[in-house]
Amino acid sequence: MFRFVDLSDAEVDALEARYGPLGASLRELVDAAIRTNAGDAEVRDAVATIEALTEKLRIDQIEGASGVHYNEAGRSWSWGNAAIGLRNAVAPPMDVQQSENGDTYAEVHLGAAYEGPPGMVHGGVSALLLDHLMGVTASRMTKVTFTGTLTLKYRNPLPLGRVVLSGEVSGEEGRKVFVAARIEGDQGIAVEADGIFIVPVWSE
Ligand SMILES: CCCCCCCCCC(=O)SCCNC(=O)CCNC(=O)[C@H](O)C(C)(C)COP(=O)(O)OP(=O)(O)OC[C@H]1O[C@@H](n2cnc3c(N)ncnc32)[C@H](O)[C@@H]1OP(=O)(O)O
Repeated sequence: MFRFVDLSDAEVDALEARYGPLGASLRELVDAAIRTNAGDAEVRDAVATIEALTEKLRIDQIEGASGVHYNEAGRSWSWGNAAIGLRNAVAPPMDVQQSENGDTYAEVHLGAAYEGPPGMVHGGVSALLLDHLMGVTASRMTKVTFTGTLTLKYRNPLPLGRVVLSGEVSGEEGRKVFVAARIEGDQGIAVEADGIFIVPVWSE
């Protein structure tokens, strides 16, 4: 499930430089599609153009999903990931920072594509981003952890726009890692999360 790839960091950088702008353009396209008031002819023309582009990208495709890769230097990348995937237009993408003590932090701009209640972030999107950040927190990027239980308290609506996530390990017990996290917007904490992450037996 985690695939070793014989690529240097410089080669991975080059691939990111190739495909990163594609993901960024697609995010712009998603936003434009949601917010456009263009008329019949323009939209028909846009659909034809997008279909032509899709065909162009289908020329050479991998089997199945993108997967999680790592190289000899210990760098790991998952370009299709729903929360952080550089090449995935569905992902904001979130960039999780980890401090030396293992605490995590991310700042994300959530636009029209992440709406649930009017003008507010969809609760499932908050859950997605928290789950990922908490998974990174639990793993400390040194071990494999899976979400076992995620408990969310939606305390306040979260307006679309800039949001901040933070998390830390709150305890460990055998193969269980407990993580606390939260997501806040300009009006303070919107969602609080507690998670139990499990180190699978096969990874020990
Ligand atoms: C490095 C890159 C970092 C990337 C971060 C990515 C973040 C993304 C996070 C995800 O989305 S992960 C995907 C969603 N989660 C899953 O798909 C997990 C599916 N479930 C499983 O694979 C297994 O059920 C699991 C690995 C979680 C546990 O299976 P085990 O067979 O290892 O558990 P086992 O029954 O041996 O129990 C071990 C301990 O964990 C406890 N446990 C097991 N399942 C639990 C659960 N679901 N919730 C809470 N605790 C749980 C269990 O009670 C026990 O506690 P004790 O040691 O105290 O007895």
